[in-house]
Amino acid sequence: MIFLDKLRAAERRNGSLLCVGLDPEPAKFPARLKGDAGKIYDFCAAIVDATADLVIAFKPQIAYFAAYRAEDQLEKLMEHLRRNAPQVPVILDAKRGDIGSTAEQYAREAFERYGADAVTLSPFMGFDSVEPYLRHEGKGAFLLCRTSNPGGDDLQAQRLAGVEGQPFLYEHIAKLAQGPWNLNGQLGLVVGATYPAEIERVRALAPTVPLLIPGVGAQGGDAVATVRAGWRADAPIVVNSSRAICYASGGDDFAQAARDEAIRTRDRLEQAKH
Ligand SMILES: O=c1ccn([C@@H]2O[C@H](COP(=O)(O)O)[C@@H](O)[C@H]2O)c(=O)[nH]1
Repeated sequence: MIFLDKLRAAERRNGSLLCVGLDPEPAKFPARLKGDAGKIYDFCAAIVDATADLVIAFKPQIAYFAAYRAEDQLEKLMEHLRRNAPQVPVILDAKRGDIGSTAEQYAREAFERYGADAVTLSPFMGFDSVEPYLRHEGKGAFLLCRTSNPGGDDLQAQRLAGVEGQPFLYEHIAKLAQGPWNLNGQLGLVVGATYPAEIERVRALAPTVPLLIPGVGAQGGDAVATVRAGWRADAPIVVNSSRAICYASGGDDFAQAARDEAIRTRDRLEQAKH
């Protein structure tokens, strides 16, 4: 099934806009796993099993695997997801961006090695750095647009003097994703929950593309304002929370605590639709 159809089906099936982010840090694991990078797969698989019926998507962040030389555990986790939660799309958060020939290899890494349904990309190097991902049939790509960090302003909130209307850079990216860059209809945008006014603006400029919205939970973004700004019945939003769910408890009950926190977050997001 193509990425957007899988996303819509997961939203309907699980009644959820929540994406659980998988950012494994061995130092934060419960006592019996603590500090052991060999247990990254076990930790993440337990979170997946505890929350798979509550989410629209999962988002493993590749840096947390690569930093611990745990790419083999990420491969195993992706297999686990395909076997145990085949209905839930997986967005590999890799934020890649490079010249076309290198982008082709990054695209193979995301879609062939790991089997992700979608990937996050930096649009900074232009369309030829994005196009190789669009050649992978049915796969999705989310372009960084207005990121959740305060420093996002440094570039994304600069005006483009050479473009008609002198839009902010993030506004220009939103228009490109809605229009000329969206060759396969599977492009989306990353917009931080910490900036609901910008989510609203991006949604106005890109009314039909999916939005991946990190920043609720540990970063303090407002879940209700996020849904009101970005959600439309015909345009999915994927609201990510990583640390607040993965580390809801530092004890042996971490998986149950992750489930409880996921239920609370999912319900807050659902209620905000009405
Ligand atoms: O603008 C962005 C883009 C990506 N992220 C990623 O999302 C999660 C957020 O983790 P929390 O623990 O929920 O804060 C993390 O993997 C980031 O790399 C982002 O935060 N903002």
